[in-house]
Amino acid sequence: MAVSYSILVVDDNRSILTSLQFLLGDYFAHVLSLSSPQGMLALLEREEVDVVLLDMNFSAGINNGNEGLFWLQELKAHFPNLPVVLFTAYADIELAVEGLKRGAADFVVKPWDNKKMVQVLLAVCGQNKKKNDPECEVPRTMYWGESEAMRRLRTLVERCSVTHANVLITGENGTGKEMLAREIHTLSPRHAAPMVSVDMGAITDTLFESELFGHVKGAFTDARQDRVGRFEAAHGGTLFLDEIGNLPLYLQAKLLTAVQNRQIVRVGSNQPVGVDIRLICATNRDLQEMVVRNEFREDLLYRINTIHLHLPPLRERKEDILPLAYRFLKSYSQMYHRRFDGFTGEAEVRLMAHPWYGNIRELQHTLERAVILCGECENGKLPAPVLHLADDERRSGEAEEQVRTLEEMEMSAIRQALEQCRGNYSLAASRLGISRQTLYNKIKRYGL
Ligand SMILES: Nc1ncnc2c1ncn2[C@@H]1O[C@H](COP(=O)(O)OP(=O)(O)OP(=O)(O)O)[C@@H](O)[C@H]1O
Repeated sequence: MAVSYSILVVDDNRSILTSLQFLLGDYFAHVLSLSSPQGMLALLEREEVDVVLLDMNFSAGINNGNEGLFWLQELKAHFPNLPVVLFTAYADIELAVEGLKRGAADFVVKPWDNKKMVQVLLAVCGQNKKKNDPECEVPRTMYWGESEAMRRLRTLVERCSVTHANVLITGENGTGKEMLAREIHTLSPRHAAPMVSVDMGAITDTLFESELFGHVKGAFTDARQDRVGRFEAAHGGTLFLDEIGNLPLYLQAKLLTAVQNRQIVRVGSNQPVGVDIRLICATNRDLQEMVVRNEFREDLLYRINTIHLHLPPLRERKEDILPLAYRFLKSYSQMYHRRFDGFTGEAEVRLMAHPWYGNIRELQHTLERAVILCGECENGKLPAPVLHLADDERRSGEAEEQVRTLEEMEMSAIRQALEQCRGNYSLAASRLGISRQTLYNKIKRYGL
């Protein structure tokens, strides 16, 4: 099924142009091609094009990519909003980085993988459209769903949002903890002030105090001027501390003092500053169990969990899978100019049967990938095979013995471990031979 995007391919190899005409014709409404960049600017003045796939080498014998960089610069000077994907046979990371620095949207290396190339080109078009058209976004509004657990949660949220009580949100990765925190902030009397988010798992121990409490000029070598910390930045609004369970024990004491006294002291100063914040914390870990193991301070836990909200995993609210899948299908179809209005019966069955250990995030990524990669389909219904659920990948990997990239193998190993350990991160990490934090970072990076 072709989308309504247009692409211009510029490459001096005519057989490459011919094969790309065939391949891209299934995905783009118009595929224009040029065997030399000379006429490129004039053609772009005449034709509406959404992305250019630009070879890096044109003159026979010269293959240092300089011509590609020259033409990239020309394109950016004349059409600054037109995304350019570089196409090179010389897999040179330095050249790729140089091209990206000069404004290329992405890079495809020859010999190319058909699926990956299509994915890159359509994603670049979609992102560009999103950037230039604020209406075109995956909805950021929370879908509450029909399950009993979510109904109860909603009632609790409506009651506690209007207060200033501290809230602790628990739930597996990808269940929507950050989205729920934003919902609470929006419903609260503080909604006109900012909600400031801090990923406690990503803050280094040395930067903890300066990030959270700020610093004054000269407090340490790099402190060239006064800097406001996240507590002060959230004054009047909400401070959202994500991954609170990852905060080392010795820093928990500093956080507790600030939360208890509702005041902070900037690094290098001795002047306390009062802060008016509503605190929302989130974690996928069992803090009560961490208290028992002396890994989390009990007094801090009781400070932050005045109200405790738990988001159930998607596999425990199966009635929400299809409505969520339809929402994502609709928004990604709009974003990538596809005409899907539903799923085939088999696809629905597969969506319902999958365990979704990566929860709503996994569902969302699965549908984005499927919408991008699906070619022809019956009556606008997305078919089951393009869903690429974890078990399919393993089966097709075994059957076809394809060569895969290290990243793909890593992703598939992580999925497999999570499946076998039924979503237990600690167990999966120990089976994979990596720390829980490393596993967590990889899950986030790959959107699993
Ligand atoms: N109820 C929902 N309705 C619609 N989209 C949702 C919902 N919950 C989550 N999402 C989407 O799923 C993705 C993951 O959500 P979010 O980042 O809030 O999860 P999380 O639990 O905070 O994840 P993590 O533990 O990995 O930080 C986001 O893209 C979000 O927009």
